[in-house]
Amino acid sequence: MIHFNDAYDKVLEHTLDLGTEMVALNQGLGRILAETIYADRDFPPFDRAAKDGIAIHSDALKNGLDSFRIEGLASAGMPQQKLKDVNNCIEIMTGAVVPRNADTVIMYEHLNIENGVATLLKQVKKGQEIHCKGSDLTSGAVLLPENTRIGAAEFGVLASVGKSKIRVKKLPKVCVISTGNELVEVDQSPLPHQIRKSNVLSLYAALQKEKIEATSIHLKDEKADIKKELIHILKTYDVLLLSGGVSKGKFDFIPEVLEDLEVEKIFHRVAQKPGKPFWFGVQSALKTVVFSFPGNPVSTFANYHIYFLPWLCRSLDVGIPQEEVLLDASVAVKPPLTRFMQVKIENRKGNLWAIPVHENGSGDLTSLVRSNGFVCLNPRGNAYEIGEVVPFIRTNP
Ligand SMILES: Nc1nc2c(c(=O)[nH]1)N[C@H]1C(S)=C(S)[C@@H](COP(=O)(O)OP(=O)(O)OC[C@H]3O[C@@H](n4cnc5c(N)ncnc54)[C@H](O)[C@@H]3O)O[C@H]1N2
Ligand code: MOO
Repeated sequence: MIHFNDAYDKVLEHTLDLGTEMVALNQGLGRILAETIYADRDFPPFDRAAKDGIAIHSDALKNGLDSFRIEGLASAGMPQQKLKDVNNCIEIMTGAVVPRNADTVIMYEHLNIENGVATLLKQVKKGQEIHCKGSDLTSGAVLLPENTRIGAAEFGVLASVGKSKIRVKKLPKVCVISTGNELVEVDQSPLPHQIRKSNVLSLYAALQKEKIEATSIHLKDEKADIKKELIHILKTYDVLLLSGGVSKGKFDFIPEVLEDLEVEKIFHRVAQKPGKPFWFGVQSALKTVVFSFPGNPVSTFANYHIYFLPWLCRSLDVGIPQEEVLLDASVAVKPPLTRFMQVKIENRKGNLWAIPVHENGSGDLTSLVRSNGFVCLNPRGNAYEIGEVVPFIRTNP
C-alpha cells in the first residue's frame, strides 16, 4: 500500500501526449486551445461612436459655436461619412464610424434638436464619447494564449477574429467499464439480489463535462471473458476507467487479468479512505493508461476526481484546479489513511466553509448528491481544528 501523495505523483508521471486536431468553432466550447490567437485587426477597428447623438469637429467649439445644423446621418454598418462643413454636425448612432472631419460625439440627452439644428445643453470636451481605433488592443496582440480553456468569453473572442475552425488539444479515447454479476441496466427491474449500475453512468456524465464522449462496456465476473474483452479494449482506447473487481474477493479478477495482458502495475492499494483498493497501471506498448477504481460508488466517484481529472489536466497541459476551504468541524485523522471527507460548502461573508456531510460509508451513493466535494485530510497526530485551511476537491458546483 502506498501513501496518497506518492500515488498521486505516480499517476501524474504517466500522462499521455494526445496531440492536436482542428474542430469547427461551434465544437470548441470547453476544449483546450492548441494555438495562440492574435488580433487580426485593431480593436476597435475604427474610431467608433460610443453614444447615440451628433458628431462635430471640436474647432467649431473654439469658434464659439453651440448650435449645429444636421447635415447627414451615420449609423452602424455604414461606411465612413464626411462632415462637409466643420460648423455643422452629423447625427451618429452607437457603433458607427466617426465621420471624417469630426472628432467629438455628443449624446442626445445633452442636446436640444429643433428644425434640423442641434443645440448644446452642456459643456463639451474635445474627443469625448469616441471609442478610439486600437484603444482596446492593436493588431497582432495576443488575445488568447495556447492552452486556454475555451469558455463563453473566449468563444466570442474567437468569433470576432474570424476563427471558424480552431486547433485544439485532442481528448483521450476513454472506455468506462463496469464489472460484476449483480449489475443490471438502468431500465431493468433488479431482482432482490441485484442492483442497477450507477458508477459507469456517473463516470460517463462526469466525462461529458470534460467534453469526452466515452464508450461504456460491462464485463461479467468471468475471468476468461474479461480477458478476451480487455485484449480488444486495451488496443482501442487511450484510457480505461474500470470500476469494481479490484479488492480481495474471489471474483475480483481485474488486477491479475490486467497484469496477464502486460499492463504494468504502477501501484495497487493506496493508504486512503475511501478508494483504498485503487489499481493503476500502463500498457506501455499500446500507450494505454488504466485506472481501475474500487467498485463502491463513493470510491469510484472520489478517485475519478482525485486522480483522473488532474491526470487529464496534466495531459492537456492546463493547470490543475486548486481550491482550499475552512473546516467547520474538528476531525481526527489517525495514520495511516488519508481521509477524503465529503463536505457541503457554505459561503459565509466570502469565506468558504466545509461542513461534513452525513454519509454511511463508501457504498452510500446517495450521499454524493448532498455534498459539493471532498476535503483531503492527510493523517496526523493531532486533530484538525475548526477554521483550519484544507485542500478541497470539488465534484458538484
Ligand atoms: N477483504 C477485503 N474486502 C474488501 C476490501 C479489502 O481491503 N479487503 N476493501 C473494501 C473496499 S475499501 C472497497 S472500496 C471495496 C472495493 O471492491 P471492488 O473494487 O472489488 O468492487 P466490487 O466488489 O466489485 O464492488 C463493491 C461494491 O460496489 C458495487 N458496484 C460495483 N460496480 C458498480 C457499478 N458500476 N454501479 C454501482 N455499484 C457498483 C458492488 O455491487 C458492490 O456492492 O471492497 C471492500 N472489500
Ligand atoms: O475504499 Mo473503500 O472505498 O473505503 O470502501
